[in-house]
Amino acid sequence: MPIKIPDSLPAKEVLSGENIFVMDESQAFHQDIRPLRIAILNLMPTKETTETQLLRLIGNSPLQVDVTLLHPRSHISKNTSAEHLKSFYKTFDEISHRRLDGLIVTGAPVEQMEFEEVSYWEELKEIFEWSKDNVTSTMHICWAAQAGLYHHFGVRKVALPEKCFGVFAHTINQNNIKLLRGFDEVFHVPHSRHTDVSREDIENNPDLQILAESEEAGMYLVATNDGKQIFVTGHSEYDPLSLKWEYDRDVSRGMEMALPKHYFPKDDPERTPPAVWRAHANLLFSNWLNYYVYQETPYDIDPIVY
Ligand SMILES: CC(=O)SCCNC(=O)CCNC(=O)[C@H](O)C(C)(C)COP(=O)(O)OP(=O)(O)OC[C@H]1O[C@@H](n2cnc3c(N)ncnc32)[C@H](O)[C@@H]1OP(=O)(O)O
Ligand SMILES: N[C@@H](CCO)C(=O)O
Repeated sequence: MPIKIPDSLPAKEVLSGENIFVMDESQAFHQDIRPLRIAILNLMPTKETTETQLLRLIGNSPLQVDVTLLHPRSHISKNTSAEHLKSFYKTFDEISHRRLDGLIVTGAPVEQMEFEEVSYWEELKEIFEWSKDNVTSTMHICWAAQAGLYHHFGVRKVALPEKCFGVFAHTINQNNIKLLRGFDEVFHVPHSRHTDVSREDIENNPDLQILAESEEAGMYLVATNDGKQIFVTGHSEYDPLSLKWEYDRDVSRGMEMALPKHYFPKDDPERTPPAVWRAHANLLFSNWLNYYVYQETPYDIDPIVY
């Protein structure tokens, strides 16, 4: 949350120069507060796990958040029960008449398919188009980041020679970016993917900025200049044992799997990995909610119906 101080206090200039959010009295006087309307489009097969992970991060904020869970109506889920979806989820057509303050689109284990082979691709394209005019800011995670960059900007997806799998050190590329406020100079994030996005396509697009990256894992945070679209290539929301679960799953299927990098103590899969990305994950989500959603969204969000 911003600190509210008198307009003329000298500290205001110092803190503003350090990328600390300072709101002067005149701005604060005009701020109205209402719960934020956030939807999570959950494309993961393991929906209950992902719900919990994302709600944990969204919940760590002083803002009231009204959450709607969405699943694609054009895909019949094998791994999440119809009963769970019926009880807790809606589909896009049920909510598209109302605007959203924020939308989160999750990853999905479909990165090795062409986008057009994904059963809900047409529906997702419709949601992406709708989001441009009806959502204040959209956060795309992992495969959704690849899908969003491809749909909105024609950024190509690129196969990696080996799975990017582990917990990697990252650094920030630019100062004075609101999404990066309070970040350490080096922070850690899990990645788990077989594909990447084309750096060349992103660098050649004047609407996109690479905000943070990793020497080993590549680009991590990409955003449009106006902050309306955020693309996150890693999984800050993952639980401490998510990578272990994926590793054990693949080994038990007889796959030749390299250990997740920088994860198990002394690279011993019998030892418990420590979560070293939790503080970063909380900061990423609270910065997004505060600066890209709450501070930007209009108080009267719904279109006026005549
Ligand atoms: C790159 C990223 O975004 S990483 C995020 C993705 N990571 C994860 O999902 C990790 C957890 N998932 C998993 O471990 C596995 O997907 C499992 C264990 C749940 C299931 O794997 P499998 O048994 O090999 O495959 P299964 O045939 O059940 O299909 C897996 C999922 O792939 C997706 N999928 C497969 N084919 C398609 C398709 N043509 N169109 C859309 N989705 C598809 C679906 O999400 C499907 O699950 P769902 O129907 O419950 O939504
Ligand atoms: N995180 C994913 C990668 C596949 O999309 C998994 O290992 O299940």
